[in-house]
Amino acid sequence: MDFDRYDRIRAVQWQGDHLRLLDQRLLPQEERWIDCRSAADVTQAIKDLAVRGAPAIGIAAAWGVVLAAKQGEPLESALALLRAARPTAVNLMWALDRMKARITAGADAVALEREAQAIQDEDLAANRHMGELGASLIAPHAGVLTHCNTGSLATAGFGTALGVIRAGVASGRVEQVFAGETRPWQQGARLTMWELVRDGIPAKLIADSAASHLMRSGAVQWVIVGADRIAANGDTANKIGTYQLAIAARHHGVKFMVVAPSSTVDMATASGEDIEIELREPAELLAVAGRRTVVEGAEAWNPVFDVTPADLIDAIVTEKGVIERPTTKAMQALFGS
Ligand SMILES: CSC[C@@H](O)[C@@H](O)C(=O)COP(=O)(O)O
Repeated sequence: MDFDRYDRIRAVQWQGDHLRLLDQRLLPQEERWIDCRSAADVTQAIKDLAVRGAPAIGIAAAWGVVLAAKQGEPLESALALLRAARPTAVNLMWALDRMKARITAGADAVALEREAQAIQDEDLAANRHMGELGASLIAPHAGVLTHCNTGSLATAGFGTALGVIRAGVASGRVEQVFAGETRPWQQGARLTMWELVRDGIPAKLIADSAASHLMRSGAVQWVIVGADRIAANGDTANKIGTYQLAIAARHHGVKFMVVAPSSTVDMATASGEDIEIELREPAELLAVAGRRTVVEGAEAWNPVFDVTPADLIDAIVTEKGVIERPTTKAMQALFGS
């Protein structure tokens, strides 16, 4: 596949002595970059969603460890600080464990820099491979619905679910893309539509609440999403709203695909019951674009992920292979226990 046909957005860029992040809170209105010079800067950028998406969070955190090493900061406290930035995406813990193993083995700042670069490069390669694996499951001329943003912005490049969509468009299997807005942060409206329009991919935004109506119309054959953590039995945590899409998909005979690198698989977590779901500030729901829209005194509940049970998932696509109708046994066969 000709990967160069697609936008080469690189939202996480190592500059040799600092980390540049494309501020995802401001897109698509403004393309502003943030310079991180310490592990604390990177931690803040992850907490504030300036950098977001499970793989991108892990990559940024690895560079945060490199910054700490270069500045002679205590590495144990840098690891702890970064680890606590967000709870649900296991790629964060996975990347930090990988950096920690190198530290324990006596790696210096140069060796840590090489490790962070390897984490970033491997993610891009995984995404390209998953794109082809996932697209091969889709029959020609399909319509697909995606949720949140899983593209170049959320990864080292190309994307997970959006990578499958890109590969599907390139191979003529995907004809029309629908993207849900993804309230309250609007990752679908602000970020996925930005990526799709830049690529010239036929895409229509829908309100999150239009998904079942869309499925009933027959316009989509697949729902394709990413993941923040996949438990050992295949239960999958992803952006809030994913679970209701999976229920609606099964009801309407629409297939449901999860696309994620093996760094998102957490075989130490038996099922979705054990995944911590991040709760964010009610204020994120009570305002739109910084402007209060709900009466003063109103309360809100703002979980930002949910868990889709494995039995609602038709395929989990990773760079190691595809699991159809996931079970613990099939997961163990591919990822070990
Ligand atoms: C390739 S990104 C996969 C997931 O991380 C994505 O679907 C998602 O839920 C992102 O949530 P976010 O809160 O924007 O970090």
